[in-house]
Parts: sequence; C-alpha cells; structure tokens
Amino acid sequence: MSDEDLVSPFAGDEELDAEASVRPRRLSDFIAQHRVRDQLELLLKGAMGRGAPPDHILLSGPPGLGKTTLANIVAAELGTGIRTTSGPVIERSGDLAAILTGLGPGDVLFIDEIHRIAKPAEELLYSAMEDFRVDVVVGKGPGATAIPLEVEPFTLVGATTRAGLLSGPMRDRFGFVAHLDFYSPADLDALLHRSARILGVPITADGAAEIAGRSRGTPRIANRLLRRVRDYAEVRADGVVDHDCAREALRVYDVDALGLDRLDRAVLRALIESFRGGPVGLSTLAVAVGEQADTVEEVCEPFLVRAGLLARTPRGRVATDAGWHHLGKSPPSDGRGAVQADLFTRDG
Ligand SMILES: Nc1ncnc2c1ncn2[C@@H]1O[C@H](COP(=O)(O)OP(=O)(O)OP(=O)(O)O)[C@@H](O)[C@H]1O
Ligand SMILES: [Mg+2]
Repeated sequence: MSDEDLVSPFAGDEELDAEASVRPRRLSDFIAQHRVRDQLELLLKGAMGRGAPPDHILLSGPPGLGKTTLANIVAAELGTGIRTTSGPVIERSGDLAAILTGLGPGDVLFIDEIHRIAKPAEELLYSAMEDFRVDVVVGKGPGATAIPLEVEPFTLVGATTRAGLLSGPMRDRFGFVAHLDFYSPADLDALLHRSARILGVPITADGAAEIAGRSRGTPRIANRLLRRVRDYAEVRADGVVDHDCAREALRVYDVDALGLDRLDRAVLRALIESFRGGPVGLSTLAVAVGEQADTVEEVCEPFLVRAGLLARTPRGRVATDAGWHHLGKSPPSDGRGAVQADLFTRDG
C-alpha cells in the first residue's frame, strides 16, 4: 500500500494479516457501537437459550467499521462453524447450492458484499433462508427437473457497504439489521489502546488521542496509522508512541490534523485557490488536481463532505467556511462559503 492510501477505508491486499492480529474475537472485545452490540447480544443469547439458530443478520455500513469482525464474532459467540464467501464470487446458483448443502447444523454462512450476488443465486438463497431447502435444477429446457435438497438450519450473516442496492425481498428476509456508524474519537482512542496492548506498543494517552483524531472515524484507518506511527517510534524515537512522535510520524506520512491526505488537501486547495471556493463542476475540479473524476468523487469527496469542508450543491462543489479555515484562509465575505455542509449532499 502506498502512503497515498494511508487513509483509505479499504483494506490493502497485504493488510489482512496485520488486521487479523488485532481483530476482536468476542463481543466483549468489540469496541463501541453499543446499540448494535446490545441488540446482537440479546439476539444471540435468546437463540442459544432456545437451542435454535438466530434470525439472519444483515450488517451494513461503510468499509472498515467492523462488519467482517462482527460476522466472525457471531459464530464465535454461538460456538458454531463459519463458512465465508462473497457476493461477486457466487456466479452460478450451483456454487451457492454446494455451499449451502455443505453447512453443518447451526453454522454461520457469511456472505460479504451480498449486494453483488448474482440474481439466480439470490433467488436460491431466498428459499434457503426461509425454509432451509433449495431446489437444484438439473438438466436444461423442457426436460429440466428441480431436485429439492435439505439444508441444515443455519444463520446467514450478510455484509454490505451499500444497503440501498439490496433488493427488497432480500432485505425482508433478514430478521435483524444492524447499521454500523463511524466511531467517535473517544471510541477510536479506546480501540487504539487495545490494539497497542496487543501489539506490545507502549502508547501514551495523548499519543492515542493524536492518532484517533486523524483516523476518520474508521477502526481500519486507526489501526493502520498506529502501525505507521509505531515504525516511526521504533526507528526515529524511543519506541513510545506519544503525542510528539504521533504528530511527527503523521507529518512524514502527510496525514493532517483532520485526517486529510495530500490528494484531499489538493482538492480542497484547488477548489478554494483556483475557483474561489466554487461552485465548480466535478470534472473541472478533477482536471485541476490531475485526477480522474471518479477518484475525486469516490475517494476524496465522501470524507471532505463528512468532515464538513466541502458541499455538493446542485450547481457544483463548494468549499464551506470550515474548508476555508482548514487551509488557514478566511472565507469570502459574501457568505458563499457559508453553505451548510449537510444541506446539499446530493450530487451536483
Ligand atoms: N469495534 C471494533 N473494535 C475493535 N476493532 C475493530 C472494531 N471494528 C473494526 N475493528 C478493526 O478494524 C479492522 C477492520 O474491520 P473489518 O474488517 O471488520 O471491517 P469491514 O466493515 O468488514 O470492512 P469492509 O467493508 O472493507 O469489509 C479489523 O482489523 C478490526 O480489527
Ligand atoms: Mg469486511
């Protein structure tokens, strides 16, 4: 992963091992998200008390907030096996039928990116979820016959970053839907102390706070920044992650006080310096920073909008007052920058 991607919410290929070492295994280790944790605990304990698998569970929320972690925790709490697959991998309904009929009683089937499952497989999943049986069609044309197969009672845990793309019938078949929200700096602070303890990295309260504030509300980013700051602490300092060390390390990696990286700042700077705060169209803005419009829209903008620095208006992108202040500049006195970040989140 390049340092450009240091604040990306997506996991890099070589990052999974590093993540596994600090991934919470039980509900009691899962930091924050108290509402979801509470509800899940009731759901799981209730089901265990009855000796039946719990309702199917849908976990939705942005990348890096703990969906895969929770899916594994569900199986650990239930004491069952877990079979993991993902929507894009299941191309044919036969693939899914094989997975379903291979499940042991009470197992958890985790389907990541469930909104990307192919339609025929999705339909097969409906009957499996509802009646614990699937009809496998053998042969083609008029001679095709449907062979009903039993599936052991199981719990489907689906994860999606795009709950809106899930079909209605699919969503209706989940008895429990949990939406994960971004974490507060205090939550990330607790998370960083936990990770540091597991990694054996000495960390001070203000060191953790410094990293937490730059982690964009995302555990994956907090853990990643911790790993980079640890490198710095071990190579250039005395090994302790304290405030100065965290600040210096993140300066080296170009992650600023709000968690913006170089490209995020370039977008904001172009908007303010080249277009006087906007409004300006997405493609024009993208050309100004020498990036693809898609990259600007999908990688930079969501966080700039969430941080209240940029707004999408029907006439184009606009820097908010906070955006001007973040670059150490005063917004224009005509109040153009005063647009509320949350007023126009629709695309412009
Ligand atoms: N509540 C939490 N407490 C402690 N660590 C967490 C928590 N949530 C997430 N993490 C850590 O953050 C990392 C990313 O979490 P996870 O892989 O579960 O995210 P995800 O929602 O599945 O992301 P994606 O959408 O990219 O699949 C994990 O390594 C895990 O250690
Ligand atoms: Mg995941």
